[in-house]
Amino acid sequence: MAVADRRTAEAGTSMSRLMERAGTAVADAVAALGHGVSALVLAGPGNNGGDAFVAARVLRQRGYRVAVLDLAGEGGSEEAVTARSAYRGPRVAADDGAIDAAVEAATVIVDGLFGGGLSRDLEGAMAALVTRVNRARVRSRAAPHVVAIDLPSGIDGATGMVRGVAIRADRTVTFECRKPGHLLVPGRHYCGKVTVAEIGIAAATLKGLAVTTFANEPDLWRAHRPKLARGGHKYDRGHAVAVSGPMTATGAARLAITAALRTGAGLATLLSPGDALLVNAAHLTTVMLARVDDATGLTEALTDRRRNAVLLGPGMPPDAATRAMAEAALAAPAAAVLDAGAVVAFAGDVAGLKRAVGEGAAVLTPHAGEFSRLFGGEGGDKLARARAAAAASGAVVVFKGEDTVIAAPDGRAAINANAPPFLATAGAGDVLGGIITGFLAQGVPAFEAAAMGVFLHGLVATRIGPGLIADDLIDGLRAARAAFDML
Ligand SMILES: NC(=O)C1=CN([C@@H]2O[C@H](COP(=O)(O)OP(=O)(O)OC[C@H]3O[C@@H](n4cnc5c(N)ncnc54)[C@H](O)[C@@H]3O)[C@@H](O)[C@H]2O)[C@@H](O)CC1
Ligand SMILES: Nc1ncnc2c1ncn2[C@@H]1O[C@H](COP(=O)(O)OP(=O)(O)O)[C@@H](O)[C@H]1O
Ligand SMILES: [K+]
Repeated sequence: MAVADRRTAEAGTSMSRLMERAGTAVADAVAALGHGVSALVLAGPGNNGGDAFVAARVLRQRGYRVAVLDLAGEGGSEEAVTARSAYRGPRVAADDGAIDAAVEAATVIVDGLFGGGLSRDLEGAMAALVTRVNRARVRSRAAPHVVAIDLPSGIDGATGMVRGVAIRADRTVTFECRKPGHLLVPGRHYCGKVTVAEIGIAAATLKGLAVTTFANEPDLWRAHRPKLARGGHKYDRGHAVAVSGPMTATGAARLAITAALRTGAGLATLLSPGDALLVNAAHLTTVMLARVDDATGLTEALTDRRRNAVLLGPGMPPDAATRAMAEAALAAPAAAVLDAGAVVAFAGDVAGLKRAVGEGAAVLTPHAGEFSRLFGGEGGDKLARARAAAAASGAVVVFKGEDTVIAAPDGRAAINANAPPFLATAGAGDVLGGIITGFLAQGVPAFEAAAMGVFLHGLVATRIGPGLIADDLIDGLRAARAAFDML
């Protein structure tokens, strides 16, 4: 954003004008709330504090009773200093008693302590203030509404992580576009409702920035959605295959392959080990069945070039035989999706996985546990971890969870935010693997197939509602797929 600001300034819109618009947008948002007229504005040392002073001035002009707690200290940018001196209303003394009284009296608290410039953990008086505001927000009677400027103070805009302690906002007003910290958890949970205000940074300026981080929304992949040609043949829509687990673990791959078919693949085949053929046969109707027992069998099955997308891992043990089959899938011309056991089978050997992926289209779909087992590490910056994993493996990595990150080896990454909490249910991940395989079968490139698959998965779940089980996702896909085509 700093680069965008600079380019905008070079193009004639000054930083002070951007600050004026940003602060006014915050005042507009506060006024639209109708949550009383007594505002306590917290102003920090940087431009976030500058925005806060503009908001304070504008709110006062609009008849609000405003008090500013000025924690700017010495210094700050020229624009922030100007905004500060243009505000001539009441200030709150920076002592505990005065702050408590001001928090008590406020119907709205505007948080302009820190935004995109947060560079270390909140400590001391600053951390104590944040804790005070958070406590006031949950008091039962006349709790103030908290509006954060750009980001709730204490949330790291690049990672969504809490730096020590962070403001819990009811609403966050950010500028031009959402940042990763609005989408990644826990940051997302601290923002409340996020609104994006345009403050005059031209779209052309933003476009010229070679942005590589995106919200996972239709704009990112709309143009890649499969289109049905009139008079088309089922083979035009691809032939998805999935590999079944052994006799006692067949359900996962059946869920997945059925999801691939519902996602629009023209044909679907389940490749099953001999011991599980009967149990699979008893459950399948539209999906075809063929016997494959090992890597050699899979290589042979994938010599049929019409089988253009293959999923393996659900229900499979993370052992050497699974790894050999995964290598066979990656070596074949088909696009490959590795999930569950097929991901973990490469634990400790990411370099070997990268060699196996080569130049092929491959997608890995680990949840946090599988991710750690393959790539190492635990917790921390999810976006950076997913990006590093994609670069290290040469595959598109779908790092699952509430804030699934889809990362490509070329550096692009998308953060998904439409998955409801009740999607965390047994088999949901298998269905996701199948959906992505279905899009790959229809010729969608790997990154877009993964991103649109994750979005469709969240969309289906949201439409079904609480109580869903993975089987419902399969049924729900039919109607949701139609809605997805209209996005
Ligand atoms: N295009 C945009 O997005 C625009 C952004 N503006 C505002 O500018 C903000 C970014 O401004 P800045 O870069 O000045 O950054 P901030 O205002 O977020 O804060 C930076 C200042 O805080 C200090 N600081 C950082 N972490 C600290 C900590 N833990 N404890 C104590 N001090 C700490 C830094 O040393 C620096 O002085 C945005 O969040 C937004 O509110 C607007 O003014 C205009 C346009
Ligand atoms: N808290 C959550 N909110 C929303 N979606 C979630 C949450 N936790 C997990 N998910 C999603 O649910 C699915 C679970 O997949 P996975 O962990 O592989 O389970 P399984 O192996 O049982 O299918 C993934 O798509 C994941 O992104
Ligand atoms: K803030």
